[in-house]
Amino acid sequence: MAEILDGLKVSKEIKAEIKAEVEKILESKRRAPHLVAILVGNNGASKAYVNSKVKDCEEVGFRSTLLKFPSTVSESELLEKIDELNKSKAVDGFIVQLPLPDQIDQEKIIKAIDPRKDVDGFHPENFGKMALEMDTFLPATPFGILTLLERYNIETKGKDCVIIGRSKIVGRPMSILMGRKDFPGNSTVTLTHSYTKDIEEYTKKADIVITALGDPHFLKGEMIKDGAVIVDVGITRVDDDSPKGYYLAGDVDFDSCAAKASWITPVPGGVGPMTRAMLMKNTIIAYKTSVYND
Ligand SMILES: Nc1nc(=O)c2c([nH]1)NC[C@@H]1CN(c3ccc(C(=O)N[C@@H](CCC(=O)O)C(=O)O)cc3)C=[N+]21
Repeated sequence: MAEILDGLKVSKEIKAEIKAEVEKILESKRRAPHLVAILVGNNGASKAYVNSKVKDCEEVGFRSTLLKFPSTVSESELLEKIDELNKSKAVDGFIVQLPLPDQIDQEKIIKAIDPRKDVDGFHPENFGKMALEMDTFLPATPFGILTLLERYNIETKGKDCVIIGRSKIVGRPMSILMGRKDFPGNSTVTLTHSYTKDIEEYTKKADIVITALGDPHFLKGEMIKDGAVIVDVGITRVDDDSPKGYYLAGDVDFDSCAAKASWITPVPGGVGPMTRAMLMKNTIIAYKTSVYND
């Protein structure tokens, strides 16, 4: 029976550490770190995530600003706002919540963000630095997974790690980070995706499986080996008869996988809260490295 990689618990520890740092900053009469979030449109999940980021900021003592735009906003309007945030001495970091509506070129928006304020770590310059093992902002979800593995002292060196899903914000960066020459890393990484002939052939042999495909209960116990470490990034709203009208489903079939795994993350309470904590971490890093806060 697997032990739980408790992301909620570790995220609270990390937020408490950040809060203590903020208190020291304030004692020395400096301003608090400031995170800005841009939300475009009315997507329910996006709104919920952005609101939780604002709440996290309050919790750790950051200043936060939520900027809302209608789904009809033009690309140039967004670019103008980004330019303003790039220049603002009062803003340490900002994020543009994804996905964006179709009329907006996501790549263009991400490239417009000053890499020094790119606390999501999505800018190509930061992605490149990540791949080159240089100091930079790591994307929050992969950073959260690494931190969770680190805090539970999960050995990754020399392990076979299989990642399912090659998204730009999770699977692809995760595949790079797990193969880097630092801890947690040094794994032998296989990045599987929709064109992989037989995913099970890989997952069955893997010491570590990281699922990030968004397909509820995809990974079944019979697809993993005894003692594997299972990290579930998937989080899909599935309609049901509960008062909320939905429940949150991971990519992992929890019960059958937990019966065989050594460690497993739950959904909710696993990778999600870690993602949020690492955004706070990146924001305080942005604050500390900002040329305006010496
Ligand atoms: N620019 C940008 N940056 C992001 O980091 C980003 C994004 N866009 N777009 C969407 C994804 C998704 N994402 C999550 C964050 C927190 C939870 C989270 O806290 N989940 C809770 C449950 C939350 C709930 O109850 O709905 C949990 O797993 O326990 C999940 C998913 C960040 N993303």
